[in-house]
Amino acid sequence: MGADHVRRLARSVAGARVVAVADPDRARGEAAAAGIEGVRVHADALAALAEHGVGAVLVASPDHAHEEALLAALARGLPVLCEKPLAADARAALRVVEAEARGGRRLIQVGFMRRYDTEYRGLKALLDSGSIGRPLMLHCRHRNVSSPPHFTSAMLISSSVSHEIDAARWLLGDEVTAVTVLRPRPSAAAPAGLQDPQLVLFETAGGALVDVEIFVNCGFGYEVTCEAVGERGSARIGDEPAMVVRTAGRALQDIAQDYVVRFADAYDREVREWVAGVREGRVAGPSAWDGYAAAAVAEAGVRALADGARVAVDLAERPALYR
Ligand SMILES: NC(=O)C1=CN([C@@H]2O[C@H](COP(=O)(O)OP(=O)(O)OC[C@H]3O[C@@H](n4cnc5c(N)ncnc54)[C@H](O)[C@@H]3O)[C@@H](O)[C@H]2O)C=CC1
Ligand SMILES: O=C1[C@@H](O)[C@H](O)[C@@H](O)[C@H](O)[C@H]1O
Repeated sequence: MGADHVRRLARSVAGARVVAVADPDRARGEAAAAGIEGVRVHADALAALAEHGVGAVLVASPDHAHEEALLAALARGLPVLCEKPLAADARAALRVVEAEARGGRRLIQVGFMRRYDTEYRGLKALLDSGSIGRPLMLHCRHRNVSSPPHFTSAMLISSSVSHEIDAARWLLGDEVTAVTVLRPRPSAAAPAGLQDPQLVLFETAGGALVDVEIFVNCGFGYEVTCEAVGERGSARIGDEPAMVVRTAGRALQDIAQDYVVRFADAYDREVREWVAGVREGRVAGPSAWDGYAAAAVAEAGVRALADGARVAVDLAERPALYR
């Protein structure tokens, strides 16, 4: 993801210049920076932050490394676009929120890129218009071809479903208050011990229900769909992104194989809008509070997965900065 963003910042976003790249795996850092003039490659993220000319930071390290980079960027007053999840767990995410709130201004945007996807934006506008009535339910599917080797059963929720948590809060304008997780028999295609797929159910403060099928070793494609059911209609996105070819008695359609393809436009728009905002001295988009709220819901989900019970979400008080 980091290499994709470096390429995006260097090649397709106006108003940004990549001056430093950090990766403890030097070969990966060098590969990400290859062909970009004037970039210095570091093994240490904090050394990259201290590099002369750094005016903003994009964090795409593994989840557990986000907190340290975020706190260092906040200490330097640097705006940050941080890949989701904001931090590895809710407590770490809350520490980041508290540090930003102490500084008294928003510097962090979280990389929940679905808010920048044309279809998701269309669905949000439709729901806000009230034309299908009050939303009652969201039915979501989130399928990956395969999971990376380090993926755990908890990460299906904390990493993958974190997108649906944010999308549901944003689309419905409502907080998730409780989570239940059902466990179908694991797919034989999933690595041994991985609970994949899972069926995750959210209840919201306003009384809506959200169900999410998360299946990260489905083998056949990257699929993200969402159907909103309102009092007077329904709307569904994510089904038909590609051309349909009819030939020899068949209808054929490519299925994207990963998020880099499916959400390419959304990542571009996300980074473009972030850079434009930073140049004007403002940070918008999903906030550190949104990142914390998603982490708190995910934490309840991980407990629900372990206990097989419905778990209430424990949300801290929202600091004034995010009201
Ligand atoms: N918005 C989205 O759709 C997606 C977001 N992500 C998020 O992006 C982040 C990175 O994920 P991937 O690229 O899939 O992981 P990855 O494992 O492919 O790459 C992570 C890179 O970070 C490096 N790294 C490790 N510790 C570091 C540190 N302290 N500072 C700087 N670099 C460090 C590693 O050497 C590796 O090159 C994760 O937080 C993940 O959740 C990942 C995929 C899609
Ligand atoms: O954020 C992402 C990954 O980290 C996660 O592992 C995938 O399941 C998601 O589809 C992708 O968007």
